[in-house]
Parts: sequence; C-alpha cells; structure tokens
Amino acid sequence: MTEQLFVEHSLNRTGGTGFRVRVLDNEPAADNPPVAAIYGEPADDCLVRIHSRCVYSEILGSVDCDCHDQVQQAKELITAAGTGVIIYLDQEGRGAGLLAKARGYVYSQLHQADTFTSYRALHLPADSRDYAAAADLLESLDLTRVTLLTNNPEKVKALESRGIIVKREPSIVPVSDSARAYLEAKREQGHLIPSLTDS
Ligand SMILES: Nc1nc2c(ncn2[C@@H]2O[C@H](COP(=O)(O)OP(=O)(O)OP(=O)(O)O)[C@@H](O)[C@H]2O)c(=O)[nH]1
Ligand SMILES: [Zn+2]
Repeated sequence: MTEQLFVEHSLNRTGGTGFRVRVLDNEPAADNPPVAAIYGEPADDCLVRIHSRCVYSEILGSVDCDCHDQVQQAKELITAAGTGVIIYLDQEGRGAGLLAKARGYVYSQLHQADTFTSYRALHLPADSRDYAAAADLLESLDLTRVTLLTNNPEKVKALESRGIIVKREPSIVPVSDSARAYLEAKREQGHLIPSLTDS
C-alpha cells in the first residue's frame, strides 16, 4: 500500500470537545478529504462509526432521515466509553453527490417514491460509496479490530476485505414518521434494520 499522509490537530481551542481530527492529506488534495475524529487513545475493539455526510439533517435539522441522530449517538457512546473514532466521509446522497440527492428528493416528492426508486428512475447508482479511505484511517491508528456502529453490511464487508476484524453494533435511533419510511426502504435494500412497520 502507498504511504498515506495525514494532518492531525486537537479541537480543544474551540471549546474542549475532547476530539482531535486526523485528515487524510493525499495528492491531489480533495476539497473535503476523509477525516477521523479521534477520542481518547483508540485501541483494538474500540467503538467506530463510519459516517457519510448528510447536510439536510446534520446542518438543516431535517428529520426525514436518521443521519444526524446516528452521528450524535455515536459521539455520545464514544465519549461515554472514553475512546473511539468517528470517520466522516464527504459522500452526500450515498456517494452520488448533493445535486443527485436533491434531484432524488424532487422525484420522490412528485411521485411519492422512496429514495432508491427515485435513484433508479434517474439512472443514478443506488450507492456508489467506497470505504477504502475509512480503512486507511483506521490502519493509520493501528486498529486491527473494531466495534462498528452500523446497520450497513457494506461497511462491514469493506473493512473485512482490508483484514480489519469487525464486531457490528446496530446504530438504531428513534425516528420520525418520514424517517421510518426512509429506513424501511433501506431495510428492503439489505440494511440490517428491524422491521419498522409493526412497531
Ligand atoms: N438520496 C438520498 N440520500 C440520503 C437520504 N438521506 C440520507 N442520505 C444519504 O445516505 C447516506 C447515509 O449514510 P450513513 O449515515 O453513513 O448511513 P448508512 O449507509 O445508511 O449506514 P448506517 O451505518 O447503518 O447508518 C449519506 O450519504 C446521506 O447523504 C435521502 O433521503 N436520499
Ligand atoms: Zn440523512
């Protein structure tokens, strides 16, 4: 594997969150490169969340999905455990980008379609994310085994394909009615989420 470069600094100047960040510094430089938010001194089996950007919920407070609450929950669990890592990836709209996601929303709202149906109708790949950078960041922290907070089997597979041993911990948060529909669509796509229709 080619040597990976990183820039690392603490976030303490902005109020003592206790997290420090390690940013992948490869050429050519990405606008929003993969970043690891590191708490404590991560060791094997620590909690890890690999999270893809969702500006609608994380910045604008949308409750159409569970992204904001999942990353907040991960932060709380990691802080309580005293150590762990959140890897944050600039992968809006499951890697298709914000414009594609916005077009998907328009289609969904016009046709009462779920997000996967909309992507199909717009000839967009259902999920074009890859997690190689997440594995790079975990390897850079010498982690060979992690407890991964996720319902997404693709994240588990991606780390395992890099030789990282994964114990999966579900990432379940209370959700709004519209997010229930979103999660139900993800469940149909293979996400490991308990059925939400009869609860
Ligand atoms: N197209 C589309 N993308 C969405 C929508 N809501 C969230 N996303 C994207 O879906 C992705 C969610 O990523 P993650 O939070 O890492 O979650 P995940 O792959 O579902 O897996 P978990 O680890 O189980 O949460 C991000 O790329 C979001 O931008 C939506 O309504 N439509
Ligand atoms: Zn979201």
